[in-house]
Amino acid sequence: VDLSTKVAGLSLPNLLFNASGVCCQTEADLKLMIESESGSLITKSATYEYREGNPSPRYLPLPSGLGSINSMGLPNEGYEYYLNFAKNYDYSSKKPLFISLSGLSLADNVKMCEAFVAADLPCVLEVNFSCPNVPGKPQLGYDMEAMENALNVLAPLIKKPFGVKLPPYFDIAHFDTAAAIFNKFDNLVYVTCINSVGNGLAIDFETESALIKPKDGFGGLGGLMVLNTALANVNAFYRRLPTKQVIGVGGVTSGKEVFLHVLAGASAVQIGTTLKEEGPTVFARINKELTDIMIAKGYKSLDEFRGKVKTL
Ligand SMILES: C=Cc1c(C(=O)O)[nH]c(=O)[nH]c1=O
Repeated sequence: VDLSTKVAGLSLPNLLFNASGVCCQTEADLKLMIESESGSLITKSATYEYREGNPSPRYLPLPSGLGSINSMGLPNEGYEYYLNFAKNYDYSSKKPLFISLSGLSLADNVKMCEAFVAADLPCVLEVNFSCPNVPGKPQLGYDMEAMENALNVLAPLIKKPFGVKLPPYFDIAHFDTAAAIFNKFDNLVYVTCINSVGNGLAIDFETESALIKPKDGFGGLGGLMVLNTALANVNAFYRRLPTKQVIGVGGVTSGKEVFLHVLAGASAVQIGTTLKEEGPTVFARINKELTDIMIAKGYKSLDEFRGKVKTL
């Protein structure tokens, strides 16, 4: 079976890669991604300056085994680190490189995009509108007017095909409004759904304490428990963005959830919590599981079932 796919005009040998933020902050992390069986890789969202991020504990898998909670606080090496990585990347390799940018202001996003545009590299830029963990910084993804204003500035500046990372939406009117905005920008060629489900609270029964330190224990939720919200967001935007693609992320623990993301409309699928907990060998495991599922169901390529979820 053929697990290859195309995103933003680039060919991925298989549809799997890391969720931004996991296994991608340092060159050592990114090297592990390059050496893994992933089909691509994306960097940790970059800010203009280096950031330490929030105090630890700031990430934990949940005792239930159903997911994770994180309030990392955008720790990253600063955008020039990732620009340098992108300048030195081997673009003759079979894995395309995606770069995530999450400026703390539109001005910072402009400065970072200008630097990447000036470098004129084959990597794909992704603007993150959905970091839920920077105290005092509301998510742009939940401010439709601000998101449109940002795209009015960034889309013409980036010029080449680019993507955006979105928070989960929960109201049909929000899918409609957000999609109407995205359809105004021809070079916005894909959306990545979903970022973590913002500001959950994990409490330990024995200690009667929040699990993580930042923000009184409030943090983004990931893992199996967000699968059905992720599938809904993938399918909602797949239906509303006929000329664009959707990258699915959220709840992938096995080939089965990858299959469901593709059925919902995903062109590629990212792994976060399960990659964090299992390590980069997860890509070989899940590629094999998806292959076995496709053989069992008689599918030879992803195109045969992408977006083909049935309704009753
Ligand atoms: C970029 C910051 C993000 C973070 C973070 O660095 O806290 N966590 C997430 O779950 N999603 C994000 O987008």
